[in-house]
Amino acid sequence: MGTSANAVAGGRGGAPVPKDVDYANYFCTYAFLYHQKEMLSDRVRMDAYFNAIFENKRHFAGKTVLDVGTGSGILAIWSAQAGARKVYAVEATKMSEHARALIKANNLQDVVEVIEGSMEEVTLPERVDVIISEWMGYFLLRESMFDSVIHARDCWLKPTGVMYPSHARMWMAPIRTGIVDHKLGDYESTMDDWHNFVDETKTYYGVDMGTLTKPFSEEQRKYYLQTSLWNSLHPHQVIGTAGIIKEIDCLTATVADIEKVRSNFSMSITVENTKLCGFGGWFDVHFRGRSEDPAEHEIELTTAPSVDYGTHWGQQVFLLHPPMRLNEGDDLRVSFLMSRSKENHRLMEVELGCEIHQHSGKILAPFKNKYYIE
Ligand SMILES: C[S@@+](CC[C@H](N)C(=O)[O-])C[C@H]1O[C@@H](n2cnc3c(N)ncnc32)[C@H](O)[C@@H]1O
Repeated sequence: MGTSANAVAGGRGGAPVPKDVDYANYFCTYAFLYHQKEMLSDRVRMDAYFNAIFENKRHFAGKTVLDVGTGSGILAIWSAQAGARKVYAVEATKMSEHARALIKANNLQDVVEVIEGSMEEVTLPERVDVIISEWMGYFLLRESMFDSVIHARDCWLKPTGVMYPSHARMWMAPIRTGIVDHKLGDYESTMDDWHNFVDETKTYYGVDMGTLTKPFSEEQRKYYLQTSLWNSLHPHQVIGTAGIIKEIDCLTATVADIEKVRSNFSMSITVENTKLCGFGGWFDVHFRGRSEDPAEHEIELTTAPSVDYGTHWGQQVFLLHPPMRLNEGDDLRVSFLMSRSKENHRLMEVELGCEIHQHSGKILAPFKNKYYIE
């Protein structure tokens, strides 16, 4: 547990990495326009935020808004165009300079104030009516940016204020995918290559490397078999009902609620004679306002498998080695734990246990796998 004065705030689960390391590993990519453009080109994401703001102008007109992690400034610009009286646009990286230029070019410099700095260190002159932020990482919580939004909310949101988005959910479903065989093949050929290397090193250089076979195999297993994969799943690859892992109310959630996500849920196979190759994870967020001050038009942003409406988040795939033959009506009872990596609080580790209750009544031997979201 890092307590160094130079450590980043939040991330109490995994060790907070020093600020300069966090900048090098995490923030620096956001300082590039090409990265911001990738997010700005995600139509599903853009439409959801655009509609959430402009179909709920009442929440913005004449109000004060804080945009946590403004990036290019897009959400701050829309908030101002929707009639906000004042928008504080906080950005940790030098992207703040591009945001400032963009805001001026759109003639909104009298409403939007860009503040370069980390949200945890910034002081605002007043509390705000709305906090808006696009903080979601892969499988919702990778990047741990929601910690910064929680911090902003606790320091700067008025007691009557609203969060945009207001709610978030994590989902998981059983899937089939050909990648499972490729990854096992890649791992096996890497190990074949290693064994040749050990033989040759002994023959030509007189050193036996065999003692490193186990750690090499563990390293490669982690890389090929245990690291979750970004994938754009087709809905046909989902072979059962999806289970909700976690629901988050952005107005009340605490860092303690999200630094460890523990959940038990069930999923049912809905396809006859199929192959369970792993699990797909995704999230959605909702813009509902708050119960005393609800949105006029509730908007949903979903990253579920879709033919036409894929997002840059895609889905996270957790492969199962070896895959299992299952049938319609089989029940998967999952115990799920996601925690932050000990080395870097922005990365995640997942323990996924599963007991399968077959339609016939037979219960298969349970399995428990460890995965890394890197
Ligand atoms: C996912 S991007 C979203 C950018 C922009 N709001 C958008 O929707 O296109 C997140 C941005 O938040 C910034 N950010 C993350 N954590 C922050 C923090 N604690 N303080 C200030 N900015 C932060 C990042 O540098 C990045 O530009």
